[in-house]
Amino acid sequence: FHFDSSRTVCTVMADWGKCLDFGVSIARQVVLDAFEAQKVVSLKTSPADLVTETDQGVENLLISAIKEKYPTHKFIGEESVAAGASPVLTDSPTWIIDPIDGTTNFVHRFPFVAISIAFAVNKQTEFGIVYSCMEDKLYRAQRGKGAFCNDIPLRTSGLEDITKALVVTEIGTERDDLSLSTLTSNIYRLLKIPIHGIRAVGTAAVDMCLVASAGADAYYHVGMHCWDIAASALIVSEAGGVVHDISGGKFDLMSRRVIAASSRTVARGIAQVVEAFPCERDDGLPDADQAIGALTQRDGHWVSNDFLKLPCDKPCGIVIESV
Ligand SMILES: O=P([O-])([O-])O[C@@H]1[C@H](O)[C@H](O)[C@@H](O)[C@H](O)[C@H]1O
Ligand SMILES: [Mg+2]
Ligand SMILES: [Mg+2]
Repeated sequence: FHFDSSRTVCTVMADWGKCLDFGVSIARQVVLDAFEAQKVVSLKTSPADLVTETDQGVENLLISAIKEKYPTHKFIGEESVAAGASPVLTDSPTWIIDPIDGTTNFVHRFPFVAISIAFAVNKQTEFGIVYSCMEDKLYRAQRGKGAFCNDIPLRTSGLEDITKALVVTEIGTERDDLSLSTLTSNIYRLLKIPIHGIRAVGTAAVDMCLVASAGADAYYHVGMHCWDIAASALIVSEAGGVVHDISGGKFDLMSRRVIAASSRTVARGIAQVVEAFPCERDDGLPDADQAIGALTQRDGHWVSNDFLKLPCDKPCGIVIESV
C-alpha cells in the first residue's frame, strides 16, 4: 500500500500557509523569549549533546499543532526520539522536526538557531522549512518548485573549482578519539587542497541553507541526524545544488552522513579527501562502512566494528545542571 502522495501533499500544501503562520510564529516567539534567559541544560548522548526545556517545549507545541490538523500523520522529532520514540521513516506522511537546531548556540546565546521542519511521504521529502530565528530568515522549498528565503528565490553559487571554495562543516557532539582525529584530519586535508576557508556556524540546518543561498559553496558532516538536515537537503537541491553521501554516493537521510555542494565537482573534491568515522544510523540499520567483521582503528588498536556498535559504557542518561 502506498499513499497517494500527490493528493496527500496537495492537501497538506493547501493548509501549509496556515500551519506555518500558526506553528512557526508561535515557536519562533518561544525561542526568542527564551534566548536571553538562563537555561536549565541536560545532557543526552555526550557531554556536548545538550537539550533545554525550550527544545522540548517547542517540539511539543509543533507536534500538537500539526496533530490537531492531521491526526494520522507520523512524527520523527529530535526530542521525542531522545525520550524513546522510534525514528524509523516509513511510507506514511511523516513530519521530521528539529525544534531548535543549534542548541549549544542557544545555551551560549551565540545568535544562530533554527527551527527545522520537513514533511515526507513515501520516504521522499516533499517540502521543508528552516527558520533561522535570530536572523528572521525563513528558508523553504517544495519538491520541484524551487527554494526561497523570505520569498526571494535561492540559487547556489554554482562554483566548480574547489580551490576557491568556502566550506562549512560542524564539530558535532562526539568527543571520542576516533571521531575527533577523523574530524581534525578531514579539516587538515581540505585546507591542504587548498580551499579558501572552513566555517562552522553551529547549526547544520543553517549551514546547508548557506550553501543553498551561495553564502558557502559546500557543507559536509558525519554524525548529524535526519531532523538536522531533512528540510535543508531539499532546500539545497531545489536551489540547484547537489546532496550526496560523504563517500560521494547516493544521499541517505537516515545515514547521518552528508555532502551538500554548489556542484558535483566540488562534492567529488570533498568526498575524495574526507573520511567518515563509524556512526550508528538513525533507523538502527547496519552502517555501510560497518560490515560485519570489518575493523576500525581506535586508540591505536584495531577493533571490530561490531564492538563499536555496542552501547557505550559511559553514562548516556540525562544529567541536570545549570548554565
Ligand atoms: O542538537 P541540535 O542543536 O539540534 O543539532 C546539532 C547541530 O546541528 C550542530 O550543528 C551539529 O553539529 C550537531 O551534530 C547537531 O546535533
Ligand atoms: Mg539539530
Ligand atoms: Mg535540536
